[in-house]
Amino acid sequence: MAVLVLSGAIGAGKSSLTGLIAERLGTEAFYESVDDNPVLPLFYQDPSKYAFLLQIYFLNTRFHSIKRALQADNNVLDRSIYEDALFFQMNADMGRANQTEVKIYKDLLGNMMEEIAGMPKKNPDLLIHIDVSYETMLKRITKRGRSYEQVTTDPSLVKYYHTLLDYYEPWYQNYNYSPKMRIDGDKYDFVENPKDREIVLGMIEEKLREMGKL
Ligand SMILES: Nc1ncnc2c1ncn2[C@@H]1O[C@H](COP(=O)(O)OP(=O)(O)O)[C@@H](O)[C@H]1O
Ligand SMILES: Nc1nc2c(ncn2[C@H]2C[C@H](O)[C@@H](COP(=O)(O)O)O2)c(=O)[nH]1
Repeated sequence: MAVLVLSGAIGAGKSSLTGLIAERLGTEAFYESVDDNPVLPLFYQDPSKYAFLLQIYFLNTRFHSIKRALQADNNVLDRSIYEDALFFQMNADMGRANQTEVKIYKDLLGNMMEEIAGMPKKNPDLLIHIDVSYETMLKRITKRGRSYEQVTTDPSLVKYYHTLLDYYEPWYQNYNYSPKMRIDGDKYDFVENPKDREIVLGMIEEKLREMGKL
């Protein structure tokens, strides 16, 4: 079997699809710590003060997860270390990190990636990227209901979410750690519609079969 990593914007459906894949393929699911993340609500209150600290928190947990996931060949991660720099670069570009923080971050990430490159299994087997439009992203963020993520609580998040989506396309194009595939998260309601769920899981299984991993 394989190590799968999911990617996509906030609310794209990564955790939901991770659970469905784990159930279907009998793999272990790795979820990011969100509700027990002590820095996340602070970041949304004061992004400039907490952008660096939050990134170090996520980077550390993502490093831990990918190391564990790559040790066994039957895992699925709802977001991975490969997306970490996307978030920090965006926040740094928005002026939420200073040059020293950017340098420390890049050095630390570089060290961690070297560690991963030295492991017996160096890369995931497949990246599954969920594309969503701004409208879908917002609908799902509203549905999930975390107060600090709501644009009604903080209207400046409208720009933040649009900018995040803009950073994803080049990130996906440049991602080259493994084969990759895209799922249209606007088209397929794999959470509430069983037919759509079958189509999406079928596409993933087909890709794995093509790769000789299923
Ligand atoms: N394809 C989908 N169709 C309908 N609802 C979805 C879909 N994907 C996710 N959701 C809902 O949107 C919210 C966010 O999904 P989640 O899986 O937590 O996203 P992510 O992990 O990418 O942030 C949840 O309430 C989930 O039930
Ligand atoms: N500044 C950063 N924020 C991040 C990062 N990874 C996730 N997040 C935020 C975005 C959401 O509010 C929340 C959970 O993300 P989901 O996509 O799982 O809903 O955490 C990051 O690296 N930097």
